[in-house]
Amino acid sequence: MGTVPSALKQCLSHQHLLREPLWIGEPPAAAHAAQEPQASGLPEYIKIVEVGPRDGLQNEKVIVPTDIKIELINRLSKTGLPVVEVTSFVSSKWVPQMADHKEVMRGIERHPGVQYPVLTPNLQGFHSAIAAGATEVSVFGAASESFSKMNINCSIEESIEKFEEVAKSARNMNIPVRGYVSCALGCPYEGNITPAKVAEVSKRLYSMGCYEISLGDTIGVGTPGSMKKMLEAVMKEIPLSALAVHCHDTYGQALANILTAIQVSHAVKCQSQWISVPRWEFL
Ligand SMILES: CC(C)(COP(=O)([O-])OP(=O)([O-])OC[C@H]1O[C@@H](n2cnc3c(N)ncnc32)[C@H](O)[C@@H]1OP(=O)([O-])[O-])[C@@H](O)C(=O)NCCC(=O)NCCSC(=O)C[C@@](C)(O)CC(=O)[O-]
Repeated sequence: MGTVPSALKQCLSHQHLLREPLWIGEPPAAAHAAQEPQASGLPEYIKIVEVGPRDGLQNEKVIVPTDIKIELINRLSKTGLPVVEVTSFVSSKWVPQMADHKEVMRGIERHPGVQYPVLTPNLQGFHSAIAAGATEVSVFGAASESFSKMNINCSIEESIEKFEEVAKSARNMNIPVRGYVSCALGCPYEGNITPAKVAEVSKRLYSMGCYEISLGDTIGVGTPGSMKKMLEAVMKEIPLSALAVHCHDTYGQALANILTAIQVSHAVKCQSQWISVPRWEFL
């Protein structure tokens, strides 16, 4: 748990998680009524999408050598993780840390049962990724206009057009597409982002064929309260089985926010009897 404050570590200790239904506010009525194992307020299985080789290393000041990246991905592949996000096919002028995407794709060992998605912001990135051997891609949008412009140099509307092109080509090639929505709990330029905007962008990504929507707390400003409100809005538009959260730990809130997301989604699942498995990322 690295730099997580000790109070939070204690709150999230294994025993505590198993014994205590740690509710933020009132749980839905069905959660009260549910029997074991649902009574813990937690699902039996959580899918973890490991994003360190991409989201972690893209922010390193020193560029990590390609062979070290490959070794990291190979080791992660052996841990039982179902998904390891490998790299991104973006401009090396913008993100020099990911400039070795082709070499990394070529160098990694692919383990059966592990998916290796890569980020592709547009058709150019998609074609390069496929040529390098990618079998799953992710498009990455934002719920904030300013962040979209700063990150991928286009408006939300323009980004959706680019993602639709990617999704169409991917569909023709049977390549699964995942969708990110950055700034789901706040933007470095605009501050608060409304849950309605997050839900709107999520719905557009889902409608174009993204099989999973990952809601990013890009700058880690979310709280359990804002996570709950945002998820409630998004869950009105997208099936729970297609939702993931991606929580940065900038202010030490990632684990608390993930726990909230798990509880909220699990309660909804118990209520609706959906057979679904939420996904959670932690960075
Ligand atoms: C999106 C672009 C590429 C648009 O870049 P652009 O400059 O607007 O693109 P353009 O279409 O005007 O083309 C200009 C140049 O970029 C090239 N280009 C065009 N597309 C590509 C491509 N796919 N790969 C490589 N090169 C590309 C293109 O070939 C051309 O090259 P030039 O002729 O000038 O030599 C650029 O803005 C970019 O690379 N941005 C970086 C985005 C990025 O990687 N951000 C970090 C990841 S997102 C994130 O971290 C959030 C997330 C996912 O983790 C979730 C969360 O935390 O919330």
